[in-house]
Amino acid sequence: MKTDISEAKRLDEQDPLSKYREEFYTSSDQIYFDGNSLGLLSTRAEAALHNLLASWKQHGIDGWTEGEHPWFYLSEKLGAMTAPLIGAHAEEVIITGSTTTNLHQLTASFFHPEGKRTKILADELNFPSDIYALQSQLQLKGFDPTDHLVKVQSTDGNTLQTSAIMEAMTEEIALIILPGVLYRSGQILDMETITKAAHQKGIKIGFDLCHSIGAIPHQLSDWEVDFAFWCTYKHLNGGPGSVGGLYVNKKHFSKKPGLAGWFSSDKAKQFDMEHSLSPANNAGAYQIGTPHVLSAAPLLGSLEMISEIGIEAIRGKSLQLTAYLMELVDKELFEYGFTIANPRSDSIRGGHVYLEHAEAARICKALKANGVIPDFRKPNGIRLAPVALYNTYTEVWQMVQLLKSIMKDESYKAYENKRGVIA
Ligand SMILES: Cc1ncc(COP(=O)(O)O)c(C=O)c1O
Ligand SMILES: Nc1ccccc1C(=O)C[C@H](N)C(=O)O
Repeated sequence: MKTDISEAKRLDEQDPLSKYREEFYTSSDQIYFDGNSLGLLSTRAEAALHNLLASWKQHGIDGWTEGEHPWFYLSEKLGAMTAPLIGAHAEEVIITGSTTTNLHQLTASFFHPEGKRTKILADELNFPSDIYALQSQLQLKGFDPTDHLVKVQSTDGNTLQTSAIMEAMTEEIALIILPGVLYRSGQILDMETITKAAHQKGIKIGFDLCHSIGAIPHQLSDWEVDFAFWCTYKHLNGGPGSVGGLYVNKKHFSKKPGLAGWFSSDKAKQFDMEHSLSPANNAGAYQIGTPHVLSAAPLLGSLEMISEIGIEAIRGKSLQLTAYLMELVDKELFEYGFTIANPRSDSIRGGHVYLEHAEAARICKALKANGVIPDFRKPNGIRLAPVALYNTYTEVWQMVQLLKSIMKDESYKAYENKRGVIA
């Protein structure tokens, strides 16, 4: 592969998704590689939000049942739009809550400690919010999280071995929660194999799809995953704090939600105002209260775009972008002490590249000062997400050139090697 800009230009010219970049608010003096933390705004998402605001203006209370997108059915509609991204049936998916509140709901619903089976299995690399939620769920049931939350250990600090996960599935484990894609290294876990092993041992399993949904295809129904949950502000471009989502396999539909509220109800009965709940016979049963309509609205536009393109095409370009980035790092930055710490293989590499460097925090600051937006993750990682919908190969090339010059002239040394508030 050539390392000059002509190769990047050639790849951009051949890119079948290049036209979608025009639908996003990008800036000519900025290269945004942080779509794995917060995706960019598209004009479709913006229009969808304005549209729902207009329905409030026009219909007032009747907006719940009237207008183009009646609010009463919006969570189900967005769930159906999301289902193909994760290989689920429409009724198995609902857009509701947030990653962490959905994890609380699903743990409250699926963690049934009995006899010797009283522990939850997670991993030592997961995002802290998931761990906090599991600790508090254990405490609520009277268990001490220090011995009841078992964490699969990583041998290299970045990835998890399927064999280690399987070995940790003892007779004491009642529930497993793992990420689909790890937030730092971007490793994709073998969700199918892990689910099969869990079920063989009588353990229920759920996945956090924050970093995988919209980045890679899933087949949750075929894999018989019990449940999953995610945010929509990363690869689904729903905006800061956009409403999260969850999936529950239909074999569990007859169950009552652990945390009930009137939006858990069968919609036909909800306004009967009875004091005994008749839960919806679909994933909607795991909703609690009134949907956050305006924070879900942008998803109507962004999911429409993603459905139009299809997750396979998104994954195809994403793999090419990250492969190109890694190849340039290998060839252009080998003398500057970077380690590519994400898995290299296509089958287990998620949507972002993770570079490790002892000076990562201040290298990120130097990149930002020069118009490139990565993010820093403790202890020494630089995450770079070239996103299929709006990033270009030329941007990847430019970013690597900038990184090279920052390293060569040591301009990163002008900054303190400490993280900022967020990254
Ligand atoms: C894996 C993972 N879980 C949970 C969260 C956060 O959850 P919430 O959307 O509830 O803030 C994030 C990112 O913020 C994440 O990356
Ligand atoms: N929700 C946020 C709010 C503020 C700043 C960042 C986030 C993130 O989502 C971080 C992301 N989960 C991560 O993988 O680092």
